[in-house]
This record gives sequence, structure tokens and C-alpha cells, in this order.
Amino acid sequence: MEYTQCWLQYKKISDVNKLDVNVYCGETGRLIDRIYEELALGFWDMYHRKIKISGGAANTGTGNGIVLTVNEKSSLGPEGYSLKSNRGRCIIEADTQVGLLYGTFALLRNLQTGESKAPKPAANFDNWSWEEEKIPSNPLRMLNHWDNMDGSIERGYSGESFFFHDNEIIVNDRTRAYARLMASVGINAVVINNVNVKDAATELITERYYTQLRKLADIFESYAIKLYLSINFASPVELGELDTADPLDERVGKWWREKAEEIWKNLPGLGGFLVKADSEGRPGPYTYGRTHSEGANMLAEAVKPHGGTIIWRCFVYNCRQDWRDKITDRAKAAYDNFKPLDGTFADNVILQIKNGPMDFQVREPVSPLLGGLSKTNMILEFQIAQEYTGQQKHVCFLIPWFKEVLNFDMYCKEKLSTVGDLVSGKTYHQVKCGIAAVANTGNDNNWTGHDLAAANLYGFGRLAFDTGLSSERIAKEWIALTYGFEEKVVKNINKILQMSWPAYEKYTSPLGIGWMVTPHTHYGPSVDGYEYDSWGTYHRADHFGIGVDRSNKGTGYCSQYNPPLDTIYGDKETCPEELLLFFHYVDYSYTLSSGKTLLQHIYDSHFEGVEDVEKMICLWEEIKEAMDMDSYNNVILKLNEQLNSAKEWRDVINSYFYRKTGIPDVKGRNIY
Ligand SMILES: CO[C@H]1[C@H](O)[C@@H](O)[C@H](O)O[C@@H]1C(=O)O
Repeated sequence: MEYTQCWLQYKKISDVNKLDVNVYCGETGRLIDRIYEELALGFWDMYHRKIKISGGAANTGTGNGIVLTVNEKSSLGPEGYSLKSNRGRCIIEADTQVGLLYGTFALLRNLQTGESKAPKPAANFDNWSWEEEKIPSNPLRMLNHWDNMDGSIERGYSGESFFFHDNEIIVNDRTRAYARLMASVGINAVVINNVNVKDAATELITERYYTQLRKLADIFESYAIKLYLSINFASPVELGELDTADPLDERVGKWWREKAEEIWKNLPGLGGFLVKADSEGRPGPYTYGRTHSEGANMLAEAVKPHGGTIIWRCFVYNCRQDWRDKITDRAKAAYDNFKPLDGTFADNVILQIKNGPMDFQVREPVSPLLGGLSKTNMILEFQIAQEYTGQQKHVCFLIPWFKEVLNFDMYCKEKLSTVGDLVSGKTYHQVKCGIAAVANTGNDNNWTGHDLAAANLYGFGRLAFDTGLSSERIAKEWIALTYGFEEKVVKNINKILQMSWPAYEKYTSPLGIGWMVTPHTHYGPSVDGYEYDSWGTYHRADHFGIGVDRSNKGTGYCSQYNPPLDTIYGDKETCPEELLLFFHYVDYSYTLSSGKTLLQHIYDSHFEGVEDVEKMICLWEEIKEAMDMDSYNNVILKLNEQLNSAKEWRDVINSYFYRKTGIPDVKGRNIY
């Protein structure tokens, strides 16, 4: 089995000092074993030094070395750590062993990357001084895999599943390598199966799979990661035991209580369930005329005695909206369905809310539901699988986008009202909250298809752990850990990453309109694809203009935002331009702040987007000499595909608008 270690390569730094590094630790257990293994590997690979373990709580030593101590009174919480290194004596302190594990990964990372501006490794551990204290920003830092049990992955762009094959669960060295990678960036919860739970996946909560799940959960636990499962709301029916899944039918409640008993007996550390209900054809409480809180709370009651949590997705909308209906608005759906239920969910239910009201487009406003719930546990859902952002054939570093979302003020309170505050529990003091992302991994040997897509995996974990990190810091860390410390390499790859999301936005769909992708596959342009599909999602372009009127004269979506956002979005003149067409129908001749017409802006940005990809290619070519051939080739091949695809986007979009309007490009460029 071939696979890379991604950012955990521990590249050689120096071997000036060959003495063993003493490690003092009074703790024992599996997490501590993981810590020793990691230190041994890291110090050997980076410095050619062995570690010498001295146990014994009292014997923390006074000399050089690494001291790991659990101090329950240090107020670092269940997962925080403090790391202090002063010329060869490094103390990692935490309230728990989990904190020590994170502190250890931080030590190894910091030794390689140093300060933020230009990553610089510590040439000699014995001279190294460093201080940091971290408590994770978010209690839950979760990955959602959309892996199917036949081995396919819904919206997967990196090969097949490494969890499932032929309806069996795979547990092998790669499972462990995966857990280690995730723990190194602070992921503490993983859902291994697709939210669309069908066929064999419905049986994950039966005897058929417990033995393998137990083995998997065990490996995860040894890296402080909790296993979660997606479940089928209609399990009692689909497993053939009842004729209803009505949450208020006592037989259903009883079925789930007994099921939970059985599940937790077999999987004692299980975190709980993720549920996609009444969404895109999946069963849910609406089938029985019940509300989402009635559905979620019934499950919550069943799992509560076992410490389980129900994560309930808010991706509920009418996916068959008629094109003539200009009032039904998919963007409004999550808020309409869930806002009235605020305060009715059990305390072990968490609502999982996509970052935008639509579906992971390259640009969307932040979901108003995030600013609408104050008495409900929430978790934010991002997607690092690049379903709508180039499918890991295009480089599209999403961390700057995620930063914008997290920093966005929802105006739901005087203070502490950004999305980051809300989902971390700062605003309303929830403890069950955090951030999840749809994973971008598969069994390709680099894990993520495009080598540069690993930056999103790494970046998501780092950002969920420490929301304050800048996207620049995250990118540079990842580059240094993956490609080494050479200045030019770090500089060029960082440039590529930072320009990639804006570039993607420029050559695809303009000003927040989204969706101009090929229906269902979601790769490549098809301007009217969804406009004329029965799975309707509309941009409403005609000969005069384009955009969806979501002001109060249109669908009224903007009024789901707290003031002043509702009026800012509701007026063309104050609406941020990058979202103009999301909120308004605008004439092609409308003048933007740049002085250009809307149409000219569309033309220009599509030409610019392609030029940006050309620049990215030059930046990559410039560092060819410093790269090994495999790394170089993986990315250059993908960049060439990206360039072709960007040109296709440019030409398809520009000629669409040229032909709709008959107005030529003022710069006279070639538009078909
Ligand atoms: C898992 O299904 C996905 C579906 O493939 C995807 O196209 C859409 O983005 O979102 C759904 C969801 O989030 O549930």
C-alpha cells in the first residue's frame, strides 16, 4: 500500500547534536504511546537524534529534554496545552493526555516552521526557545466523509474510499496513518460514511459491522478522535423491523432506545449520529407530519444515556422548484425550516448548518440561520471536497474564504457575534458546537488527488483548532512541512494558494450568482444547465440583465438577516458587489464601483481569471529545480488542466453574455 505522509514528513533539519533527547513523563496509556512514537520519529528524521524515555511522575528531571506533565489545575481545558521551551528544556503541560498529544504535535510543527513570516526550522533543539498556549477555539472539529460502502465517494475526487470496499469496512495501516494525520491538526471527530445512507450503510448499526467498526474506533480513539456514523432516519423500516419511522410512535422510540443500547454496548466510545433528513429524497420526520425537533429529539433521547450526540443537518429545501415560481427560494429554506424551532431541540442535539444558504458555491452570503438561532447548539459545515470549486483538478485554496465566513458579523448581539464566535460557543455559551467539513480525501496515494488540495485538509484542521490563525500562516506552515523550507518555494506556492480562490471566482460564475456548472457532475460550465433542469436553481438571465431579486420586492430572503444586514443586502447600492447578483436582478448596463458596466466586469473578470491561472503556472515552473519530479509533475499536470478548463469557462460565459446582449467587449478581445 502506497501513500504519502502529507505534512508529517519531518524533513531533515540538521544533525549537529547526536545526543539522545530525554523525555520525561509520568503518564502511561495509548495516547502517551502515540506521543512517544511521534517524538521518536520526529526527532530522528529531523535531527538524527533518538529519544530516551524516563517515566515516573515525580521524576520530571531538571536537565535538558522534553517534560510532559498533566496538571489538572492548569485551566487549559480538556484539549488545551501549554508549550514552553527554553534552550533545550521544553515543558508541555496540559490538563489531560489529549492536551499533551496536541502539544507534542505543536512542538514538532513549530520546530519545523518557526515564526510566521518566513518559516524557518530550529537548527538546534538545544538552543530553541518558544512559548505558546492554546485552547482549541472549537469544541468539535469534525470531518464528514461522504464515503459509500461500495467504495465510491459522493463528490470524491481523490480515488476510492479507504474506509470501505465492497460493502466491507477496511481497517489497516492506512486507517492509522489517517488518524495520525487528522490528530496532528486537531481533528477530534470523524463521520466515516456518507450522509445519504442507503443499502449496506443502513446496516452499519447492526451486528454485521460492529466488529470492524470497533477496530476502527479503537484506532481513532488512540489518537483522541471520536467515531460518528451517519444514519438513515427510516432505519426501523428499512431494516425490516417496523412499518413506520414516525418519531412520535412509541414503537419507534423504543426501537431506537434498544438499538442505541446495542450499538453502545458494541461501540462504547461512539460519538453519536449525523442525520440528513427530509433532504434530497432522504426520509425524515416530514413524511409523518412531524417537525425536525420531534425527529431529532426522539433520537437524542435514545442516545442520551450513552453520552451520544445527534448532529442534525439543516440542508432541507425543495429541490424541485418550478421555474415559474419566483417566490419559493432555496436560499430561504434552512432558515424557514429551522428558525421557528429555535429552543425546541434537546441539549444533545446539534444543528449542522452549511456556510451558505445554497450549496458550497465559490461565493455565497453567510447562512442567515447562523445569526438566527440563539437557543440551539450549532455546528458550521464547510466543504473541502471541491465539489463546486474545481473538484481537486483546480487549485482552490479555501482557507481565505473560510476566514471571511468565520469573521463575518451576524449582528445578533452587541458583541461576540461573528460566525466564529457563534459556532465556538462564545456568543451563547453552548458547549456542543464547532466546525465540520466535508472531507476531500480518498485512497489516492497523496490522499487528496491534487497535491495542493492537501492544504485545504491541513488548513481546515488548523483553522478549526485555532480560528485566529491567518490564512497566510496556515499556508506557509503547510508548504514548509510538505515541500521544505526554501524561501522561494514557500513564497511561490503561497502566492499560488492565495490567488487561487479569487481566480476561480473570476473565471467561473460572476458576482455571487453561482451554479453555472454542468448539472449533477458540477464540473465545467453550463450557463443554463440548472436554469432548465428540473432540479431548478435559477440565475434569471435575460436580454436586459441577470440576478435573483432577493430583496423585499423579490423573494424577501434578505429580511432573514439581522439589521443592518437586511437593508444593506436589500439595496443594490449598498449590497457588497461580490454578492450583487445573489441579491438583485441587475441590468447589464448598471455601473459598478469600478466605473465599469456589469457586462464589462463579467468580460474582464473572465479574461483576468485565465491570466491568473497562467501566472500560477509560471510561479510553479519557477520552482521546478527545487522540487522532486513527482511533486512537480502532479501539480503541473493539474495546472494545465485547470488552464484549459478556465479558458473553457471564460469562453462559454463570455459568449453567452455577448450573444444575450449583443454588446461587444470594449477592449475588442476575442469573444465567440
Ligand atoms: C451528500 O449529498 C450532497 C450532494 O451530493 C451534493 O451535490 C450537494 O452539494 O449536497 C448534498 C448534501 O450536502 O447532502
